[in-house]
Amino acid sequence: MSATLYDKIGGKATVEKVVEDLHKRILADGSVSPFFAKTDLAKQRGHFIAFLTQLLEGPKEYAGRPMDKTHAGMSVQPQHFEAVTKHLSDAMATNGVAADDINAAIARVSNVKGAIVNK
Ligand code: HEM
Repeated sequence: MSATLYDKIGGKATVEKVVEDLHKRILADGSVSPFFAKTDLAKQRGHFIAFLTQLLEGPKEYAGRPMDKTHAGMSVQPQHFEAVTKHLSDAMATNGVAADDINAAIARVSNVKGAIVNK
């Protein structure tokens, strides 16, 4: 059996660092930070980590809300989605994830775009 993307990038330790880095980047970006004004990102961190873990074929432990319900009423536009995706990509690169693995991860994230944008 071949290694999952989750294993390849370094599993839990890497995903935790990536999500922490991602949240810093989101808060530093005025084009997306206002969306998170009422969000306790420290509380959301576990959900983000679990969701990303599952997307990368790690353990299935995500117990948060479905993506369309989570982002309902936010009117997230494609450019916001692209900005967050770019931050995720940069956070992965900063934490030593190889370019091929980043591309594969972003492709998976792009699969949930329809459930997040324009809700
Ligand atoms: C790039 C792909 C994205 C993924 C994989 C993603 C995933 C998630 C997850 C897993 C949660 C936690 C759900 C829960 O608490 O049950 C969440 C919450 C949230 N997301 Fe996203 N998201 C994405 C893009 C975006 C974008 C582009 C925005 C807005 C610019 C956004 C705004 C939010 C906000 C504001 C919350 C917190 C909601 C709350 O406080 O209740 N997300 N997202």
